[in-house]
Amino acid sequence: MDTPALLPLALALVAIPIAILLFNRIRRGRLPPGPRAWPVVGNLFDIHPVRCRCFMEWAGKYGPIMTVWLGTSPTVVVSTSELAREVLKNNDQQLADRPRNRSSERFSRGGVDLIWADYGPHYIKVRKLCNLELFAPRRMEALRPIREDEVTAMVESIYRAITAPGEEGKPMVMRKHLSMVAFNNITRLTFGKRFIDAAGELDEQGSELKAIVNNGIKIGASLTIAEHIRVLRWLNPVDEELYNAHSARRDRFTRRIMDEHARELERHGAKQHFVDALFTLRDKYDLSDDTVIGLLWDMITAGTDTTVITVEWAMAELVRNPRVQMKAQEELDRVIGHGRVMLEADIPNLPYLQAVVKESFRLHPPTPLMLPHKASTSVKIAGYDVPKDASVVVNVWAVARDPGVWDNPLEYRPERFLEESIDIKGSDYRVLPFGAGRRVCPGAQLGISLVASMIGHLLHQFTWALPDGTRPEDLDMMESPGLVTFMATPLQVVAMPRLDKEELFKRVPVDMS
Ligand code: HEM
Repeated sequence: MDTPALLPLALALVAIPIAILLFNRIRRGRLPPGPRAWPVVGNLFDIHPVRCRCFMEWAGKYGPIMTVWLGTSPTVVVSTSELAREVLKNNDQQLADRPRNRSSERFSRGGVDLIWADYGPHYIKVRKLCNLELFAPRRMEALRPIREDEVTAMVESIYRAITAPGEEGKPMVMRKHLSMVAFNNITRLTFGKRFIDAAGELDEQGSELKAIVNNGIKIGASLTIAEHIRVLRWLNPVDEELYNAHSARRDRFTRRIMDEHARELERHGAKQHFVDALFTLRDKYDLSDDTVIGLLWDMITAGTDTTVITVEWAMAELVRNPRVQMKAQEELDRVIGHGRVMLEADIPNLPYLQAVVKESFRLHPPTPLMLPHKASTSVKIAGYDVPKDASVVVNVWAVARDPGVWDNPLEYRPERFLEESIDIKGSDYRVLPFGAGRRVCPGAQLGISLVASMIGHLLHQFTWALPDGTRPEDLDMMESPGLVTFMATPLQVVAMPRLDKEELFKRVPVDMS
């Protein structure tokens, strides 16, 4: 080919990408400001792994609404209560879709569950099912004995650990005891089964469940940078076989449990567990098998770590702040005494404990950036354009530490919730651990009850202290990276029994399966 013939081709090669760039820029409108983005990778390599902290720092530089480029896709991050209201109330419906990566797309079978569903007729249907049926107050009350059983089992396992020969006065790792409550509670609520026996051993089905959860985490974590850069995806196809095998294994496990329940149901009628509820309601709500399985697994995913994380952070604050610990214990002693253990029915009579719970959720929301939302259409927020398909994130961690709306925000002071009545379930935009609006966490009340019961039992039955030689300021209060933020260093504490009678440290089992 001669040079004049090549010229139009060369011009086209330069002009087309420029035209696409210009077209995209015009289509996106006036985006919020943000850190300078590199071509293709955007800000991916500038983001500190603990994103809530990084985004709060950037908000100080670029403002309370900013654009962060995760590869080639814009994410709009808001960091004040005023803007949280704009996102979760004033523009709620337009910003209620979910961005799905290739992994969540496959795990949720294109969003036919609840967590990953876009806002639309399917979402409205399953959300109604959750609000009116699964999380209805009467069902939550009927399942209360399970929660109380598991919290007493936690107390027993701690008591055993700290009174074992040679263990008195030694530090113990808090998380494993908390994880056991959360795991047993959620599997009994969801699948109607306790997979761990009294000695703490997992049965065969329980081991399979854990293996499926861990495999899901492993597959999810194996995604590469290509997830964020559209043009790279075809170079880096997902391993469909891996996903198919995982889904088939998950389906097999769930179907087996559903079959067991179906047989029991014929003999004894439906129980309160979600698996029975979904079985009974599937025709009324026209639910596919994929949706039933997706919903059951959504509960396992969303309802386990969130509780563990909150209680671990709360206990860290309580050992750092002995004044608060003692004040909560005085209240527990006054209301309950030393002759019995706490019950959920005591919670309304324990305002300081409730304030401790709220203050812990404020400073340490376990999902500090909530779950990401996605714009189904372009909207304007604070004069900026949020383009269709952009991800939208509320940094609820930063909102709850904003000195503009909180006095001494970094101080752990539950009294602030007694001085003013402040809701934490989504109606007060200063503290949003469960989100707000259409997509607010449907398990919020359940989560609060379980967390309050766990912290209440821990404080009523034990005194907590830092290991000898550890000063409050030595405690590592950094979050681990990820969608949910565990303490980066698992909390180690020393526990001493407070009640005299040994039988008060025994599990009170309830057979509800
Ligand atoms: C203890 C603490 C918990 C916290 C802090 C928490 C927090 C959250 C947050 C921030 C969201 C996202 C809201 C949004 O996208 O705007 C969410 C969603 C969700 N949570 Fe929770 N959660 C907790 C416990 C639970 C429990 C115990 C369950 C179930 C058993 C549960 C089930 C769900 C589900 C299914 C969704 C998805 C809702 C949707 O997309 O419409 N959560 N949660």
